[in-house]
Amino acid sequence: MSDKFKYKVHPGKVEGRVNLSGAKNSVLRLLAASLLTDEKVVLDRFPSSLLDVQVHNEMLEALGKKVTINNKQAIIEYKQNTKSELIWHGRSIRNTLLILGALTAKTGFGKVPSPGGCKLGERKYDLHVMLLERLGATVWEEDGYLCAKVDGRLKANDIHLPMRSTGATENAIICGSLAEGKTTVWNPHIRPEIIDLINFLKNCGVKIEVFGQERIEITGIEKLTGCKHAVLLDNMEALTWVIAATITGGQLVIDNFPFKDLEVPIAFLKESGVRLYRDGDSAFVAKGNVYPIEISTGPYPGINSDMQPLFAIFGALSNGVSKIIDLRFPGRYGYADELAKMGMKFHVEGDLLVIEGGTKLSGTNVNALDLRAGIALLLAGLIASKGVTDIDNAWQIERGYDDLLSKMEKCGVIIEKYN
Ligand SMILES: CC(=O)N[C@H]1[C@@H](OP(=O)(O)OP(=O)(O)OC[C@H]2O[C@@H](n3ccc(=O)[nH]c3=O)[C@H](O)[C@@H]2O)O[C@H](CO)[C@@H](O)[C@@H]1O
Ligand SMILES: C=C(OP(=O)(O)O)C(=O)O
Repeated sequence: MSDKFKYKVHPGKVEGRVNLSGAKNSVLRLLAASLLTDEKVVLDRFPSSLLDVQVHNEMLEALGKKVTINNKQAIIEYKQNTKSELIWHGRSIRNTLLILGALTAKTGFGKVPSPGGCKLGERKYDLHVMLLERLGATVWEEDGYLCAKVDGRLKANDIHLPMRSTGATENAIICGSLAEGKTTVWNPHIRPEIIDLINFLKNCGVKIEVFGQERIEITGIEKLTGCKHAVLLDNMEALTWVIAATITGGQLVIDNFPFKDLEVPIAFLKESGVRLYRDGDSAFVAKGNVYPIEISTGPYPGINSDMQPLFAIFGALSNGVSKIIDLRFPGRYGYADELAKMGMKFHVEGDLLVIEGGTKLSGTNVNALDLRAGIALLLAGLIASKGVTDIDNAWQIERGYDDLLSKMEKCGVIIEKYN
């Protein structure tokens, strides 16, 4: 099936038991970091069905790696010397910024397609350029490609991030791993996906020390070894299941629930009626309530920008006014226009999204503008009081949700995929 497929969502209750996959926002970083070594990298809990992962695997192959997938394990091996230029005619991903960092660190030169990813308003990459320059590289753009070059190895330096950028923190860590000397990243974004990247690189022999939200120190080495690593469990997926079960009135067990990674979002949801209990490593979502929410997004441990469309569905269902402000990607509310086609009432005041909840949602034809917009529409389709919901551009959802339809089916919900 091409990337042009749609989803037909039938209303239903999400209940039973579900297992989480490896996280998109972690595995992509690990795949980029695998370019730093010629030795074998084995990634367990590999979310192989993700479309962004499939694009990334092809990019690695184009750069000279051999990628073998066995069910939920990926083996990335040396096939030939890593190429420096990623000539690419397909869809790009945000991760090309990290591929650029890894190629420059490993080969002294990198050329990658301009970054893709969700269209969330302005997504600058000036911090990525700044950090490469701080490490001694020259960076330029040519014909839709981003290039960087350094004489010899990157040279360690202090990197001051003016904001807690996820991608810039990750790129600085990746580049610092092969740089000469000790790189210090000030004001980094410390979040579970970044700790996962750090653990991976430590397993490959790099010395990295984390001093809380103040700084990260990376002592570069000349050669990384390979390693075997299990990808971080997807906390976005975990939150999606909690909200799916609650709004549909189902009871759900979520195994290996990342309680620690989701403390703040779960605290907000519990205050708004979610009933979530811990049973060992599993979470049990009981029948709960849905009360209005008021949230703002921000760096970890706060509510991630990616989560806010899920909170919006919660607000849409509750009786009352809910308010969302996205401080990471101001105005990331395109999905609200699509939800309005299903009956949600909202308005935007400056950077604030105001949802007047409690109106009945009806199934109709809607468009997944990006990944999290798409999953919000899917959840809306599950609670639509009449009709089915047809989602155009459903491929956006499969960029980030591994085996979603089969998991939904096991939880009693039918979503058809068609061209
Ligand atoms: C693949 C992945 O993990 N993507 C996540 C990553 O995106 P991403 O790494 O792109 O997001 P950043 O944390 O870097 O962005 C945070 C803010 O910094 C700004 N900025 C960023 C880089 C830069 O060079 N200049 C600049 O001004 C951005 O426009 C944004 O306003 O973190 C975001 C939240 O932090 C999440 O929503 C994305 O899902
Ligand atoms: C915004 C996202 O991803 P990306 O940075 O890959 O576009 C996301 O995962 O919601």
